Amino acid sequence: MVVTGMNGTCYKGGFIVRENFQMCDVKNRKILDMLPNQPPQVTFSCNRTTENCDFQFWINQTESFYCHLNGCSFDQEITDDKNTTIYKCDTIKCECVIGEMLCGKDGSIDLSEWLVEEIKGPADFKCKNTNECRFSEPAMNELILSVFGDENIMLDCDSGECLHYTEVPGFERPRKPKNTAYIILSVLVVFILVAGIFAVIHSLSQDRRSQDSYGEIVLDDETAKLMANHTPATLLFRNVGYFVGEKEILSSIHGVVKPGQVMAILGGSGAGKTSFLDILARKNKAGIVSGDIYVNGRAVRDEEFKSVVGYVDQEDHLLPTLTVYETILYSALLRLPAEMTIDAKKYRVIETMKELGIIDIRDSKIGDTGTRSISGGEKRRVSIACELVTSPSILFLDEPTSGLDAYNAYNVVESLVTLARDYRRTVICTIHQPRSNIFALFDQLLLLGNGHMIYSGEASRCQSYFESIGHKCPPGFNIADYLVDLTMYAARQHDDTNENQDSNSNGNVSIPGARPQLPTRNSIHEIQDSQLYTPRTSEDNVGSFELNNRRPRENNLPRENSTHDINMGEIGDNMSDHLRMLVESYRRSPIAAGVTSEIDLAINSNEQDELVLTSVQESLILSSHRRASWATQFQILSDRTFKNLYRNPMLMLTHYCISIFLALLCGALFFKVTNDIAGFQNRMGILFFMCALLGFGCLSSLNVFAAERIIFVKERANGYYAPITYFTSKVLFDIIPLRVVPPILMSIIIYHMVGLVPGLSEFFKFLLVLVLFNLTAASICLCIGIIFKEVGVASLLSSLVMLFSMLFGGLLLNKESIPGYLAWLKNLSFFNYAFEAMLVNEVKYLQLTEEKYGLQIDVPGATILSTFGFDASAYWSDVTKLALLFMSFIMLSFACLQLFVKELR
Ligand SMILES: Nc1ncnc2c1ncn2[C@@H]1O[C@H](COP(=O)(O)OP(=O)(O)OP(=O)(O)O)[C@@H](O)[C@H]1O
Repeated sequence: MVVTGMNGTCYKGGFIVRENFQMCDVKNRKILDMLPNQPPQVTFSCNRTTENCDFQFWINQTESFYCHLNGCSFDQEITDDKNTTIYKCDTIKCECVIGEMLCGKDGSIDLSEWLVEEIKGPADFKCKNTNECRFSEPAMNELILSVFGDENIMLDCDSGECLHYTEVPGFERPRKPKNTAYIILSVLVVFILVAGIFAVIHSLSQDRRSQDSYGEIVLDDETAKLMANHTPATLLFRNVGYFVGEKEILSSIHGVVKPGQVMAILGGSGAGKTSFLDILARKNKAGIVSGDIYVNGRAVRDEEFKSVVGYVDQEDHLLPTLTVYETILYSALLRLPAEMTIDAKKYRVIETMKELGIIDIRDSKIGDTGTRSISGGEKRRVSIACELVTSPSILFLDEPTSGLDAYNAYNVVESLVTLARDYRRTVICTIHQPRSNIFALFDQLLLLGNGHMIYSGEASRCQSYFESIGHKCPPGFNIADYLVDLTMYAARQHDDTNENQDSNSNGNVSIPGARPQLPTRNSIHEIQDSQLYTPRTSEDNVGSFELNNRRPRENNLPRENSTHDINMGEIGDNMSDHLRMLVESYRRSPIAAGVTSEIDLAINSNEQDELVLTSVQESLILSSHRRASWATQFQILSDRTFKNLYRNPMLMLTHYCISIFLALLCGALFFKVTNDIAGFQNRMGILFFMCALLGFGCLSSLNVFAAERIIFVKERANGYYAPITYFTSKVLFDIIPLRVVPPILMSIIIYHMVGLVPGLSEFFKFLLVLVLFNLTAASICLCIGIIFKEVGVASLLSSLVMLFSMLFGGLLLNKESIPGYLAWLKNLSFFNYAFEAMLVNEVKYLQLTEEKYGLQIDVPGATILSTFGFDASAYWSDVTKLALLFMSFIMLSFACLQLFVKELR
């Protein structure tokens, strides 16, 4: 018998398989006449294993006699129009049921003795077309013939045997459909798909130049409007200080820069130029900033301030795959007023390129380390152009001329000066030892020495000022070089003093009787420095470089300045006497007094104005234009990301090639899986391997963001776009080509080669799971890549996440056998959901047959699934969980990007 629900069926074909039963009505007419209203019936059952049959004769549903037949054989003859079954038994033994009809009931005939003594066999039970049967036994036939005129007992039977449907005689196991055509078709589809993708990419990369033709545009009006339409900004700062931990980086810096002016921040390496520029530009600093910064005499909110300034970093962070023109154009498209037409923006880009002398390299790619690209100086100019193109009210530049030759350095500074003077912009830049012709272009100078302000005021007055305090620039010297060297020398005195003190305390120098040391190259240098940078009166011969070892004179501070003493904070102890002297001299100078009173005046006059300002006017202190909407930002960034992707096709190509190659390899290895236990193992193997392959392939997601992290941070800080638009474009253009296409390619090839369950809906359900799985794995890697800046840490963590997820996937560890207190871990495994869903889709309705010792054991796929701890009804719930995981990690990635990936300098 077959257990209920296990595909049992009632076989009525009449031929015995194991044990069958027949229920027959007797048809002999005379017998029926003799027994009116008492229908005679026969039951006949046989057992193939024991080769026995039982014959029972019933009248009016009461058993009259029964026979037991032994040594039976069973046969079947099938012709075109007949199906005959013949059961033949060697012996038969019958007995009456005493007191029943035919056995003496109510004086009726009694066959008891005759049955026992005469009925010996052989007997046979023969049926034609299932129900036309007859039972024959020689003695019984003789009796029937003599009494009723028939040759034997004629019967009309219904037979039945409970079997598994596969045991029904004539059942043939369905053959797996031949799918060679599908295999060829699927491989062809994949190749056409990939060729199509690359053809599109190739054509896109070919026609960019013609689309971006820019020679003809003349839209002066709009550009002129852009340049004119802004509020000129005077930047005032006082008492600006900066501490990192205990270390004082900047101390009490003051100054004023007006619209139309260029301020140069000068100083030696480590003097604090970049730190100060960052503070002025309101960058997020790691340390503690103090002091006041005003725009037009008013304190302005950060957001308002940042919307009207531009900042050019010391290092260039540009997308290597874009051309010079595209890089500047994207900056313009994202940051120029939304009202401006695209053509006007392009025109502005070209103008800027011409100003900076990079028009000739407009079609060159920015390039990366190791690939031939534009030079470092050209990159510098592209970075400047990205900011200059937006023509901000205040422009900050950190070392804009580093890496440039003298000619180009001059051009760059000249274009900054033009921007400032002609369009009333405020420009502030740090600079390393500018040539004298460049120095002459600056309006304001801020000289820093070891974080202290040595000079802040008009650049043209600095030479006479330093002369007045005994530091006359020797004839023929570049004043900028002289001043920087002076600050370095003054700052070094402090270190030397400390060192000497240290060495004296160690007893290394003043050893009595030791030979005096010969002057070395260093000592010659020191003597020269002391001659050049030691304060002296005007009568001293500052121009001659004799090696006469003169000691610094400290008593020649400009006494006349003392009347201008102003409070600019405490001067720290941590500086040399020389540096202290320079700082003190400046503080007492009329220049410093002028700067301070200018600041005070601006602030005070604004305090007066504030009383009459309405809130509407207040927001117009700095007019900033409306920038590109989120939708436009998304469009521009998508275009840029897509360009970046197809210009650097290696990653995409590798993903596609690996997918196709491995799909073909797996297809060959698992070619046409069988419907047995080994086939089940192979199904599990291929599904699990595909998950593992795609899962680990997603580790490349880590690099997708890591490579651009610094660019994103800088662009975000410079207000190029909202993080949401960057994130969305990045996710879309990374995810569709790299995370959706490869599993589709793999599936198309593998599905038919391996011979997974046929059917269009099954194929699409399989594809859905695989794509969702890949998206989930990629989103997890993206999230880790965003949280952890170090690629090594991120890739280690991602690999561990993959491995642990695999462990709970259901193949390596039986889910039922996980200890209860750890069972929740499987709920975190995205491998678990994907693997279960794919397996359920594949084997839920599959009948597996295992042939052992000549026996065919049928195992339903659902049974094996439950043995492995899978839930055969979990397909859609698994798909939902995968989708939820994907969405959750995408949202978490964005939250982390928004909260943590910020500039902190
Ligand atoms: N976050 C920080 N943590 C510790 N020290 C810092 C930090 N930022 C700046 N400094 C220190 O402050 C000093 C000034 O640095 P800064 O980069 O501003 O100098 P710089 O004048 O721009 O130098 P360079 O011309 O070489 O770029 C340096 O000694 C630097 O080490």
